[in-house]
Amino acid sequence: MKLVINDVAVSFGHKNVLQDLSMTLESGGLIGLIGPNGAGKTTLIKVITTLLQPTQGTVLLDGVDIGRHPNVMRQVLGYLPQTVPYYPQLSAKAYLQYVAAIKGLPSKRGDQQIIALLQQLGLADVGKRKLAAFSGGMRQRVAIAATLLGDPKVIIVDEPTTGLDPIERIRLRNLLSSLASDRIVLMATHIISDVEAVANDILLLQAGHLLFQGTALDMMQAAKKQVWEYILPFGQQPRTGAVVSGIIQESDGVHVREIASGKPTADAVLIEPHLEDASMVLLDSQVSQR
Ligand SMILES: Nc1ncnc2c1ncn2[C@@H]1O[C@H](COP(=O)(O)OP(=O)(O)OP(=O)(O)O)[C@@H](O)[C@H]1O
Repeated sequence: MKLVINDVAVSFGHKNVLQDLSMTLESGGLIGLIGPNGAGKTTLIKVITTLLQPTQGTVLLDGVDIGRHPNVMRQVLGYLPQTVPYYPQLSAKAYLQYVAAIKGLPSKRGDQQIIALLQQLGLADVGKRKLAAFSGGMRQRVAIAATLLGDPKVIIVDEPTTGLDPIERIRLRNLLSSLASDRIVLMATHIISDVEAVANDILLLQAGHLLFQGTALDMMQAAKKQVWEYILPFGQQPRTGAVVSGIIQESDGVHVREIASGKPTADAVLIEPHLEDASMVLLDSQVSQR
């Protein structure tokens, strides 16, 4: 499957929220969508999920314009929004049966899928319990099961790991990654380590523009020779304006990880960038001006 985004723009009044966005998204590996608050991630997702018509441009799913034919997308879509509906009086199973019916799944097939998904998401023992008794993480897993019902070929998840503990988070990102082998799976997140662990293709948005598309390796390559480490005496802070991606108190002093295009202190040494450093390098235009 292939999703082609062609010169998409979205404006609300005079505010340009997305501008000149062009990209191709394909099945075969998880796509990670990252960017600071307000970058336009959710707006882009709304355009792809046909909840919002772009002000300009087109989105083609396997060659079909989904602006003109939204059902072509809707029939194959599993979408987990940032805020999910919550029905405390329903059991997890009853809620999933309700979603299955809305998705038009025959009840036998729906029930088979519900059993498999409850199992896959570690909810098999609590399927009959009311959602009111669920923790936030358990509720999120039910929402993920609802998203995956009907075996959608395009899966779009907006901040899916919110509220999940580290083990649940890893399980979910692995599940999404395995689903991506023959589906388009797009995951918007603020958690860079999730993207680093499972995304083949990373989209970095800033202020409505696509700043970068490529692999984690490509992104880290872009940050080479811009990440430094140095040690400060205890109690001393990095200088004002320094772009610092990490500070660790060690026995010999304060180890500072700083993004800079030139050597920030006399004893600073270049170190290998992590993906988080790389996103800071790409996002922080101040670095190139220093
Ligand atoms: N309906 C709307 N009317 C006006 N402005 C909007 C509307 N929806 C979004 N925006 C603005 O568009 C910009 C992008 O918002 P969006 O929610 O897409 O960003 P985001 O990258 O998903 O942010 P976050 O990481 O905080 O969820 C923000 O400045 C937001 O205030």
